[in-house]
Amino acid sequence: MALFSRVSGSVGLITLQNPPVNALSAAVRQGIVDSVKRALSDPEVKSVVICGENGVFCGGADIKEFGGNMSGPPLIPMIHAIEAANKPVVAAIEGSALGGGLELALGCHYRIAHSKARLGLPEVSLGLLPAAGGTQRLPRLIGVPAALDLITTGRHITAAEALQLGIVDQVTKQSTVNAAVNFALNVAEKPLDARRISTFPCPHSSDLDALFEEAMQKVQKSARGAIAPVACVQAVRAAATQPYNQGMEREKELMATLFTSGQARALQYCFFAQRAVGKWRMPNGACWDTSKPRPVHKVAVIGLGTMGRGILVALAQTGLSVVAVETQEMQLMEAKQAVSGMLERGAKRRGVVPTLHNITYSQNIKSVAEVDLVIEAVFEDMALKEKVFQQLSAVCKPGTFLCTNTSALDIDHLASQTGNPELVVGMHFFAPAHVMKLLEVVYGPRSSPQAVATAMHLGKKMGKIGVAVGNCRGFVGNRMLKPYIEQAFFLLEEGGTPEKIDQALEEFGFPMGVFKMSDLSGLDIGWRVRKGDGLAESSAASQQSPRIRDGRRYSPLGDLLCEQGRFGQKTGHGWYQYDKPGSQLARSDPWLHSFLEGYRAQHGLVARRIDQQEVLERCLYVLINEGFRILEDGIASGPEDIDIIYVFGYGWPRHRGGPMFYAGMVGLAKVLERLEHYHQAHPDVPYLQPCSLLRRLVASGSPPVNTWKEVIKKVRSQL
Ligand SMILES: CCCCCC/C=C/CC(=O)SCCNC(=O)CCNC(=O)[C@H](O)C(C)(C)COP(=O)(O)OP(=O)(O)OC[C@H]1O[C@@H](n2cnc3c(N)ncnc32)[C@H](O)[C@@H]1OP(=O)(O)O
Repeated sequence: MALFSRVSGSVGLITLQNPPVNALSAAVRQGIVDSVKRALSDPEVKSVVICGENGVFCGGADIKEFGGNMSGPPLIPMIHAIEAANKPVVAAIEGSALGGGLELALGCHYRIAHSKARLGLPEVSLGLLPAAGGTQRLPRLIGVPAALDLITTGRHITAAEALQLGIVDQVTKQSTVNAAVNFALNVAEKPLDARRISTFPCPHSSDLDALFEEAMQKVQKSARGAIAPVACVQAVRAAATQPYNQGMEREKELMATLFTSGQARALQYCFFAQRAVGKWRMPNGACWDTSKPRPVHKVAVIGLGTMGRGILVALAQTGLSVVAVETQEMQLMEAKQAVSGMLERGAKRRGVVPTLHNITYSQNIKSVAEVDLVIEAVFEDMALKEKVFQQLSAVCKPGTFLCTNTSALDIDHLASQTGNPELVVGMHFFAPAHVMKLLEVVYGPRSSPQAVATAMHLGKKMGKIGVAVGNCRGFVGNRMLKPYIEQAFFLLEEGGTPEKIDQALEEFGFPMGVFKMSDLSGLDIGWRVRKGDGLAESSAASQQSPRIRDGRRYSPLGDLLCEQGRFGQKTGHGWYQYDKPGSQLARSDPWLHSFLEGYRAQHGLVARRIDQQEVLERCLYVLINEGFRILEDGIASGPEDIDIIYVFGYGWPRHRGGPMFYAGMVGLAKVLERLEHYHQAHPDVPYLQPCSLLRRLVASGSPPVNTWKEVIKKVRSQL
């Protein structure tokens, strides 16, 4: 809806009313159309102000409407009518003016923004383009390079930047509506011809072809198969090269393709999934709206290796007071220097003062006695972590939450080392911890809802997307990664190469394939785990066949590389070779290829041609299958949790929505059929055996992903 009123005698005030972000639903559009008509036909009204209720101008089109039949007045004629009005219309921008919200403002003759407002055209992140004239008006207003930047990245900008670019006419720190009304009174009689952006010529640079060529190359490189950024460039090109009306036609044509695309559906699903994971629920029914976090003022980080340093930086940037403990003097000195550098660089980038003074460094664990929450980030070794938790339990004040940054270890076991297991949760950060957005908050059977709520709240403060998950080996992300990596090893045995397998995964949209990722994180990490599990025995010591463990197929390839000291990037050799230890550019390694040939010959394996489809089906469907098992086990409360973990922590291409959404797009019946096929061919690989939840979903007609929770509830209630 939109409310019309007359203020200051002659200003028609139109207030958008659709909490929480005044999205342009059908009712809001109807309200705007009616109010504009009323303002223009009322002789007492000399000028108009459009604002939003509750300090938010407008969060854009109502994304929830995209899935169904769109009704109500369309946006484009509505905005044209505003621009064509013979009375000045001023947008009063508070909070956000995003997407269709900014396009509405661009249709107004003037824009006044509050200093704290954020503006942007984020449609690209929803798989769309600004199709209510945004791609045609913005370049005419601020020039092609700046418009390309905003439209292809979708980034939100501050009011100050909007003023500098010429998007807004004035920025105020006072009441934006009052400022806009005063402004509207002043411009009431002014001519409007020079204020209609659609009539502006598009400012031209000397070499348009080169400019667009460069822009296209840039988006194609970063988009990894996403189609919206490419369409955005094409639409802006139309603004630069064609008259406004033709440009609008091109915008409409490009939008029509995007609007019904699977990518747009996937990205819009991600938008809502990202918000859904904040509404966490534990199997015992405790959830986000009944469990309140406890205030946290002082935090400690224990262990200042790579992960600890990243966590420390992310914490210090929140403004919290942090005690950083590292018992090794040398490591402490190095960490101090590294953390200061990271904080200074981060502050410079964000144009703020570095928060170095928030941190107190210590070598003594007793200095955490007064903190409200501890994040332990020592080496991934259970015995070491046990000892730290015993010490923490003894030195911390009563009620201190004890969190462990582990990627796989048993949270409940660590909790059992303390006097108050209900205060213990896992906080699984992803490297680099000050950059990566994902945080798995892991609750054990004894973790209290308040501990989960507090860790989730702290994560949010640190700028993370927290996903609450249950306690099992590898939690959600790494548990699903295991069968994925295993399949990649098997594909190598059967004739694949790291290059071909990585290429298939990168063409699918991952930033790097499984072998490059493995080289980056270090082959020795998995080797240590496999040794701990008694899997990576050298064949001489082993009683069993080198390719079988407990009756299951096993590939010792990763172990054999580690035995050669090939740990990946850090040693200069892994699945690829690197110019020197620490280099990042992976090059094909002839040694590896002859090693694979020798290995196959030794084990009587005949190499066959493996195509891209098989790589994707085997690696991705097996990972998805484990995702279904995780849902069945109640480790994740819904498919959204898994998808957000994969998109934000494991490089799953966002325009494919995450593994569980992708399974729905492919068709659950097809995923099931291919898993059955591969399991038949490899009966000694249990991960390929389709999970019963997948079978149940297929049997119940493959319902859409947003209804799976209901099916899962039924399945679980029958167990
Ligand atoms: C052929 C068709 C032609 C159509 C032509 C017109 C096309 C226009 C394209 C668009 O305008 S697409 C939309 C562009 N806008 C956005 O992408 C903005 C999305 N929203 C945000 O970025 C944020 O929500 C915010 C506005 C910055 C506010 O952030 P905040 O952290 O304060 O709140 P949230 O938790 O994110 O959101 C609160 C609540 O509101 C829901 N919501 C937000 N924006 C929209 C929206 N545009 N449509 C529908 N719903 C929206 C969000 O889902 C949350 O809901 P919940 O139920 O409370 O979780």
